[in-house]
Amino acid sequence: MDLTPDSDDPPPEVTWAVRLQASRLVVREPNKREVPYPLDGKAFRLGRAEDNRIIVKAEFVAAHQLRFEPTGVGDGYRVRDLGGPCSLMFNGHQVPEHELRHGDVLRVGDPYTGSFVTITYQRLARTLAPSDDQQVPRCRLDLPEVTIGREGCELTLASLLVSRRHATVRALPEGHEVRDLNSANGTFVNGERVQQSKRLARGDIIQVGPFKLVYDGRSLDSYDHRGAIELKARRLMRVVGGGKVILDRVSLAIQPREFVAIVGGSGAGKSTLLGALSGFSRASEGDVLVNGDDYYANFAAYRGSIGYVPQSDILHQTLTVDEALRFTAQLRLPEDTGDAEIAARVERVLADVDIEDRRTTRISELSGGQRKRVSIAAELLADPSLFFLDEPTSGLDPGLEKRLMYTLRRLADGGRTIVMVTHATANIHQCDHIAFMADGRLVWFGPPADALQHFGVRSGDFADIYTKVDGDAHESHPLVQGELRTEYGRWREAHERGEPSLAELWELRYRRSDARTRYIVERLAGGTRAPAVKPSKLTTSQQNRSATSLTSMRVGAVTPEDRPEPARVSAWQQWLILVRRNIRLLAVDRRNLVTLLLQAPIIGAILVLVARPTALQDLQSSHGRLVLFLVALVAVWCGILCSARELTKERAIYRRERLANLRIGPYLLAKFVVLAAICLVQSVVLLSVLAIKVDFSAAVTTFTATGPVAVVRGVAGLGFFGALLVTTFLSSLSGLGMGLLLSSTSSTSDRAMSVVPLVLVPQLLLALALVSLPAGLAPLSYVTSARWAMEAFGSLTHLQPPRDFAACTIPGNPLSCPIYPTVDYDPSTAHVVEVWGVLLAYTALCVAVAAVVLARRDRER
Ligand SMILES: Nc1ncnc2c1ncn2[C@@H]1O[C@H](COP(=O)(O)OP(=O)(O)OP(=O)(O)O)[C@@H](O)[C@H]1O
Repeated sequence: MDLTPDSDDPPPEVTWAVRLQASRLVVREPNKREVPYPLDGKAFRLGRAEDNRIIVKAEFVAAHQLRFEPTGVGDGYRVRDLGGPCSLMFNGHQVPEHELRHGDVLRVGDPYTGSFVTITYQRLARTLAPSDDQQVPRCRLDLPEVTIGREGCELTLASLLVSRRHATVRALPEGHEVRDLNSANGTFVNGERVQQSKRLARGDIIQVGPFKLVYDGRSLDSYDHRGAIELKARRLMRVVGGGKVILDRVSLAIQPREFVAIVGGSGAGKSTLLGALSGFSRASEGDVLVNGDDYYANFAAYRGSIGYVPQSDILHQTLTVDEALRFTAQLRLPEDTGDAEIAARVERVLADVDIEDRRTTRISELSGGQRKRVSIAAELLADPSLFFLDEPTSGLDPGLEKRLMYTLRRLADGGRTIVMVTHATANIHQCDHIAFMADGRLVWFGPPADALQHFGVRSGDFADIYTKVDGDAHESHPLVQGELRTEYGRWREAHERGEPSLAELWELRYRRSDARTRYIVERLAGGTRAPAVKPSKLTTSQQNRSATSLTSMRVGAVTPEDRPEPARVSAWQQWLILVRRNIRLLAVDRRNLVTLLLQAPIIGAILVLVARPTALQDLQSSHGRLVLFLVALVAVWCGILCSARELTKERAIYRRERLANLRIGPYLLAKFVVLAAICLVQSVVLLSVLAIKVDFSAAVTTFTATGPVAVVRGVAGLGFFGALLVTTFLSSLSGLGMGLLLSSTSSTSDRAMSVVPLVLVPQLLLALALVSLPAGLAPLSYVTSARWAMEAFGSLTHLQPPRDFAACTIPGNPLSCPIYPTVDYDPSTAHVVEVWGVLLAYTALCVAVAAVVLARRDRER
């Protein structure tokens, strides 16, 4: 029998404990519990001095910090900042005064120390009917066709995520259909992406960026969920290999603008819970609802609204802050965003994370905390409503940690729902709630200060909770003798054998607590005002217009920071941006570039030492074949070596960008093109160095059965040297393809490099240039690109094909020795071009397989 109450439904006795007063302020000081103050319609002050109505002890607050005054309209209030070392903050911004609305959260804090007092205004009479005074904008579908888009459309949705012309709704003889206009972020109907068009049924929900448009047969009601993302999780489970449960029926509910920390010991399941909530590593059972929608099923529709900062850095270390953010902005913002707009957006996010002064610093030269803030800034470029962070404070000193927590608090206040995993609990009071995990179980979800009380920790030190939830319980355990006695007794009644873990008992205790009822059960049971939380606003003229027939309508206020949109750029544009970024990365990583560029001259110089001047003139000897085979090998090696680490070294960046709609094709091709340019330079240098000693003359005398014949070698239009260069370059490209494939399959750069010899040695031994193979095994040579390179070289140069002198039928007669099986040095141009085609196909196949491997890796998450 399982003792755990399974249902998250509210118990029947739960009621709303409100309506005692018309309105109140709830004040929370650092490390203290919330204190409610009823409001009576009179003016009063808040500050440190004894003559304030609300006295706060925090020393950074001025003696008289805030004045609250009735507005004279109903029971409304206004707050004014009276000045002092700290200022009044609302929505993450400093304000001199503010008219209060239900749910407003004000902070008085010190940005430098990251400490603040939180004041929440609650107009209790309104809590049961929060949307009464909010009008949902309605767009009547009277026109034959209503275009939806960001600018100049009949229905204008002012958002970062909406394309200029995003979709149309067309009238049909009966009903309507919605058609996607090749929008950057897609149009979704009931969570499914509209491929071309889709006929609408009453009640269908069209999702365009952060807007939901509810179709009722004649009109569209528009809801905007920016700044109002509510996240609910019901009974999330994650079971891994061997049936191990690493996430055990976790339910929780996070409201808009809340800042929630997932804490717990190492291996407690924090990252697993974050993965399940963010959808990047999904739960095996249970639901996640975002604003009432099944999040997993609608992941594509919400993807653009999510920010995700993983543990590893997600920007290239060799770029400056400004460069890295600009490239990220170009990738995530739409194609038509101008340079000035991008610069303004970068400026804004740098200000948001308070790091403007490091704009021109290389990321590798920043401190850990600054790097984290730049990663956060990169995510803010797309203005996410839902923000997930995995240990953003790890490795930071206490001061930086505090400031980063303050930054996140401000960002949440500014209209984001933030969930983060952290080990750092010193500043945990800046969060609205903590989700305490132990052994894959949720042992607490609620305000941090209440957690201390729940776990009976009087020291005020969160670390004491960690020790209390860790380990196994048994009858003589002090906790079982004390505060967990009841839970242990219940567990014993239900289980005949074994002992529970302490986490299991704490979970039982939490499940019986008022906190769970208040912060999970009631919240989960409270319906989301479907289909979205916050109806968007219309100006009066627009409301008038929308009330009659629609000619044009605008939803959502356009602010300067709204203008750029984190939309998916086209594949072509993405490729161009990535090419530019790769070039920049190469250019700034001088040491790597010099190493790459020196490879060819150094190896060429060594080849010069061993090559004879007549190597390519004496067609009967094997020396020419050896020299050309070495050139082919070196070309393939250079290709592999310059690309084998390319994908692994930026795996974390790739993963993050992939989640934000990076396409695999442009990504791989951008790598390919830039590295191909390096290969071309290497090929030219290699042959040029060789040409210092080796005679590359096209004219040569060859001996046939009828006697000596003078021939001019080469391919029309390219000549002899040009054709040799093409062969060298194509050989190098085949190595580049192999390197990318290798890199795509390896998880780390070291692993990729350790596999390189396994690829190179077969090139040496199986290419049918130095040693023969039995006829049955000869087809093995087809998988080595060096074989095809050698075949092209041999054909171009009119070389004698290699013979197996150990198998001659007439001893001493070389012509009686068999040519290596399958080798064909047919000197015709057609044959040479055919072999070049094979080399190109070889390269294309490697890149295509690399793309498939990357796509499969996506599914591993
Ligand atoms: N794919 C998996 N297969 C098997 N076990 C896994 C898998 N992923 C996680 N685990 C295990 O699940 C447990 C929880 O892992 P998780 O990464 O969520 O812990 P965490 O609380 O984030 O730990 P830390 O603070 O050390 O990062 C760990 O014991 C981990 O070894």
